[in-house]
Amino acid sequence: MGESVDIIDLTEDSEDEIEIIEQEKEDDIIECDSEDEERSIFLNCQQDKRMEMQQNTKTIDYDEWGDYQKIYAEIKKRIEDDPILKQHFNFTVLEKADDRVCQMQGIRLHQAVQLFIKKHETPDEVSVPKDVFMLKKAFKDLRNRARYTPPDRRNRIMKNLTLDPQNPLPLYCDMLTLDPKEVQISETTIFDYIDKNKITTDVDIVYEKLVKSEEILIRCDCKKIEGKFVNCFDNPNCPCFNMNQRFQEIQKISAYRQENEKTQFKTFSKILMRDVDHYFDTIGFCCSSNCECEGCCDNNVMYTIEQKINRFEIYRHDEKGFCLRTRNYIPYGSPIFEFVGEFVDFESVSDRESEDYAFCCLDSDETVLRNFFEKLEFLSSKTRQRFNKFFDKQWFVDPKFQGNEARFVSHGCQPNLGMCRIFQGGIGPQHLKCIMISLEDIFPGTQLTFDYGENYVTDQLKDNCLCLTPACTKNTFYKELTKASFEDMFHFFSLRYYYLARDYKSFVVNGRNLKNFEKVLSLYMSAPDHPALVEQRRKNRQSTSTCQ
Ligand SMILES: C[S@@+](CC[C@H](N)C(=O)[O-])C[C@H]1O[C@@H](n2cnc3c(N)ncnc32)[C@H](O)[C@@H]1O
Repeated sequence: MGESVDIIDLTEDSEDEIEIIEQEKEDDIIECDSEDEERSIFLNCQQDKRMEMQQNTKTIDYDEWGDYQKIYAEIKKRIEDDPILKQHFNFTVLEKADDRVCQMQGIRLHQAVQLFIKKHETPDEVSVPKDVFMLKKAFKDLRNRARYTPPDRRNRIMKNLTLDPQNPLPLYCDMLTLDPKEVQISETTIFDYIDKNKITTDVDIVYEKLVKSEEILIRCDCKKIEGKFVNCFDNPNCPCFNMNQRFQEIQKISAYRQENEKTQFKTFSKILMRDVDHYFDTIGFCCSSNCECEGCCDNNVMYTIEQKINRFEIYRHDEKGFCLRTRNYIPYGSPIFEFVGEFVDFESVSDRESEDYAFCCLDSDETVLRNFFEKLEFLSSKTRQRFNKFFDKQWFVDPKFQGNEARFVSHGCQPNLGMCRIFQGGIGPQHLKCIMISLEDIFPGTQLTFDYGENYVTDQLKDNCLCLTPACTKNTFYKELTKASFEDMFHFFSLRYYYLARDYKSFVVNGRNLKNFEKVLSLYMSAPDHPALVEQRRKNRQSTSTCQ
């Protein structure tokens, strides 16, 4: 029914639009020469950038642990110097992992393992639940892989790719050679750093009209008080908060989580993704610099991203190409960065061959969101109709040529990052932000990974995934893991947290002597005394005695 209304309702204005598109197509043909010219200018610029990067490449002495401590101190100071962050932002490591996070990762791993079993073995062969100690070897190996430890001498291609001293982003190559002249500057590293999506309005006429419409702007007039946080969240008079609430209504309830709570988007509150398949209905709305509160309020989930609290590094050490790792501790549920690029349609993605980089931010079969816009009573019928047409296409954020650090996040079968969508300042395409959230506590040195999608490993990576995460079938211990029960998986993640948190506290926060680091690691391994394990042992003893 919705579709037939769409066809009948084609207004005069839409016909004008079609005419303009036809005219533009003709213009395109005439302007072919200038396009060639543009392309050649672009290629020359790329070449210049590559030369500049090559010339800037230096071999430097590198002190990983010293760097951690320096960065930790800098971030701590930044938080203490900012009255808002100081009051509201919690940077401390928890004594114990949050059970919900371990459960969620346990579910992920268990699902992946079940999939593996389905593909490769008969259930009878693998259904025996085994004690978590069975996994000790696997655990030790996986844990040591969690953090990348670079060599003492590294080739640094760029000291700061962003050119913004508030947001330093170095680029290293730790492959084979230590001769800076021989470092390969791959094409993929030559891009323009931008920290907001680039909106090119001549892509599509409906989209252009939406972008320029005043009806789609949303801002609040909640008054700002210097040095204080404005309470927009839970304020029924704040239009931004109201919009945030409306988006929450379209979230599905998790099939796995008992609490059944929805994901809330409140500044400094943890963003808890509900289950594995959450991307399409986890959308929020937040205040912006255009509001009277200037976005300095508790309804701005972008706040920590805007404050650029976290530090990252781009590095290369294997065939995956360049990857991204965090230089500081990131608590679970934190908004980390926006996935930034050019906002384009599917045709542009295939024209530019950006399939490996572009992320679909609005899908053409998103009925939930389409219906949501259809019901927005403050929009005129023409604007609603435009939204409807806009949703006929698939839209992407393409960071291949212009983007930020998020373009270096690799695929992970057991990712530590998730993605959700936020509208800020309005509900138009230019207001849409794809933000990446930490799915677990991430310790310094850890590579950041995101699940690229169901068929990515088989179709694009041709089963050659190099993520090394627990749920990856390429993992040597994957088969071993198939013998574990869900409880084991859960304990596996709480134990992993326990060790990583202890290392972090000892060596980064307290700055202890690092020479004996490996020794200490093996000591921890041989003396597991985590409460989860004690509990597991107790249960095992109990079940054995009940059987007798
Ligand atoms: C979005 S890019 C990531 C950045 C890229 N590594 C670079 O150097 O620009 C995606 C590409 O990275 C590589 N990649 C990402 N994750 C991978 C994985 N788990 N295993 C193997 N290759 C991976 C693949 O070549 C993929 O096409």
